[in-house]
Amino acid sequence: MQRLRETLSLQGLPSELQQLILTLADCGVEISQLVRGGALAGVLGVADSENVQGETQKKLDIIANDLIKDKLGANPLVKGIASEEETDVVAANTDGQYLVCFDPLDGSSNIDINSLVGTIFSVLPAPQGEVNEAAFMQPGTNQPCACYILYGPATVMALTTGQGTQMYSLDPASNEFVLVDEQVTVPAQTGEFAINMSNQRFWQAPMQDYIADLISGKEGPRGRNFNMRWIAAMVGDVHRVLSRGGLFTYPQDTKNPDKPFKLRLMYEANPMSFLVEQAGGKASTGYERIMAIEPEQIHQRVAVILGSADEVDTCLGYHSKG
Ligand SMILES: O=P(O)(O)OC[C@H]1O[C@](O)(COP(=O)(O)O)[C@@H](O)[C@@H]1O
Ligand SMILES: [Mg+2]
Ligand SMILES: [Mg+2]
Repeated sequence: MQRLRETLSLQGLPSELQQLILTLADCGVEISQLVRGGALAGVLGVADSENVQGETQKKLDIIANDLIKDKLGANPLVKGIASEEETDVVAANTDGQYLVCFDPLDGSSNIDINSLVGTIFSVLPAPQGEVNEAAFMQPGTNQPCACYILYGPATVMALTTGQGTQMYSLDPASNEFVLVDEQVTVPAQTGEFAINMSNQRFWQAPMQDYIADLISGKEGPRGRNFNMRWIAAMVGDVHRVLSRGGLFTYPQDTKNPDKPFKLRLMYEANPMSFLVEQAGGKASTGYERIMAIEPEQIHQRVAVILGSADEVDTCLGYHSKG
């Protein structure tokens, strides 16, 4: 049985990064306990507030955000943070070496139905000088580390430090993460896709055509049947992709003209892309590698197509036509 701290030390990571990852894991352990408590822990339901993106906040969005903010703020290695639930970036410790972007609770609409939710972290190196939005404007390729913690029947953590993707499971007896898969591998081919089908009429032509061909199955141009899954929490859908392959997408749509994309680059798309790529998969907007995007805003949104490499390539083929 190899515990998280042992694996990190075997990977030969800088001790500062090891320390930071243990703090991220610790946040996951505490949020996991709150999620398990459910109604008894008083964490269900909506709060009387909206975040900067105009989304109604759930009580657990705020509780998880405050918990992570406090824990990261208490770690001298953290120079600044950016969160889905914070309007602006927040300065932490002047001498810190890292910036941390996070989605404290991904899949908030699942919390009240006792379904999958998780926390997503992206770590960036802290540049010299002030902590402002500009300091965070680094492409995903700069991430020394990304992880998510999924609060499911078991609490699990997927982690990459650029040496493949590892999966850990939380041991409820010791409250420590234990290594369960030292090299997660996403199969190149798949028969499974994940998309919110209710947005179909709002998609662009390439995605319309791609999905139409998938659902026409054996009789269509793909010559085989595909199955669909949708957890409505990116963290759950990406976990399925890491577990058994698949294609997950949240494409551009015209449902709300002010919001053509749903998922956020800095704390959803980038960390998940890093985890998927390190497991042998691919992650693109349809037109470029997600991790190569030069960000312009902390809350910017992007189209996401990720998962099994061959299937992502097939989908990209529809985008490069004409
Ligand atoms: O409401 P939809 O279209 O199913 O959207 C689900 C998507 O929204 C998200 O829940 C957005 O994340 P938050 O819950 O952190 O706002 C993704 O995890 C998920 O893929
Ligand atoms: Mg989210
Ligand atoms: Mg969230």
